[in-house]
Amino acid sequence: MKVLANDGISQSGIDALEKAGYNVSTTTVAQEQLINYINENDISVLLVRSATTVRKDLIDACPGLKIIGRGGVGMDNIDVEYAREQGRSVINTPAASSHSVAELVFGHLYGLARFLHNANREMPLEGDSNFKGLKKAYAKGTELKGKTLGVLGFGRIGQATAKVALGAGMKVVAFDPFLETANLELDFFDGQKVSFDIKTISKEDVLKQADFITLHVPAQKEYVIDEAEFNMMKDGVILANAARGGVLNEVALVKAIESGKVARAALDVFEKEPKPEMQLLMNPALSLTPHTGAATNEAQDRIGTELASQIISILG
Ligand SMILES: O=C(O)[C@H](O)COP(=O)(O)O
Repeated sequence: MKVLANDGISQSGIDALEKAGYNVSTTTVAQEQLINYINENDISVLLVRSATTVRKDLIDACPGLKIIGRGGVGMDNIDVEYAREQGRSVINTPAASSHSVAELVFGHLYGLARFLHNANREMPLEGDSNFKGLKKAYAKGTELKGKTLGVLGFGRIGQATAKVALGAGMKVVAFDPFLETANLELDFFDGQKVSFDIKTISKEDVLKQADFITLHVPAQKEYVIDEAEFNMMKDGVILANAARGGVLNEVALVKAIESGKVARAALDVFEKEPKPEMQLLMNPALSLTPHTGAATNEAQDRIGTELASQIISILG
């Protein structure tokens, strides 16, 4: 049986599938040529990440497609319900990348707290005077230890991020409309475990209490953070969005930065991907990454092998 991993798959995933007798192609087929390619090459399994979309037209036009697999968490690029109604299996890997996303968020937060995103690229091209100027300009960093992290969306990734925060000595407050309490177990290198119970609170309280805010909610119709939510935040808050572009109003974010409400922010996802708005790209208060939350070797290995084992258990 043939598998097309249109947005790529780890070597470990390919090895597991080939061992079970599957033929795996990692050719990237352009979206508009995908239907023809799938039909002409007898593809039974289509694997995607977030770049390729799998909508009703493709599902209808490719009756031989048995499995649609999302290597990752968010399935907003797939018409999941429709595909299932048509008898296709739709799978994803919800737990594989949580820790990688959490670490990226913390990379951004630590960087923003100490202006690393700007200091790196401004180091003294113009000699000593620039060095001294930068030292002064970036003298007012902040520590994360002892501060409060607000987590909006307390599923797997929100909880993984909270665990990193607890390990860093932060207080965690969280909001999730579907969860009242969560037990977080921190694993230490020597095998010790420490567990924390966190009761979720209202979104408003999270926004009011947090010094740092991170978003871990799925794609949805309405903004989760818009002007009203920015107004509730502490002055000088630092914010990160590694969830989905459309959950945060980018125009309202730029305004909140200009007013001083938001000191600095990190964006890994954008309302317009893969071409974010120029006013974001040029903004010195923003630390930016190109949707790389899950882009670690470890997460990609877990994603590949989890997809392979699900495919093998469905199709044999
Ligand atoms: O939903 C996800 O898993 C993340 O947004 C990662 O997206 P990617 O697979 O395109 O890296």
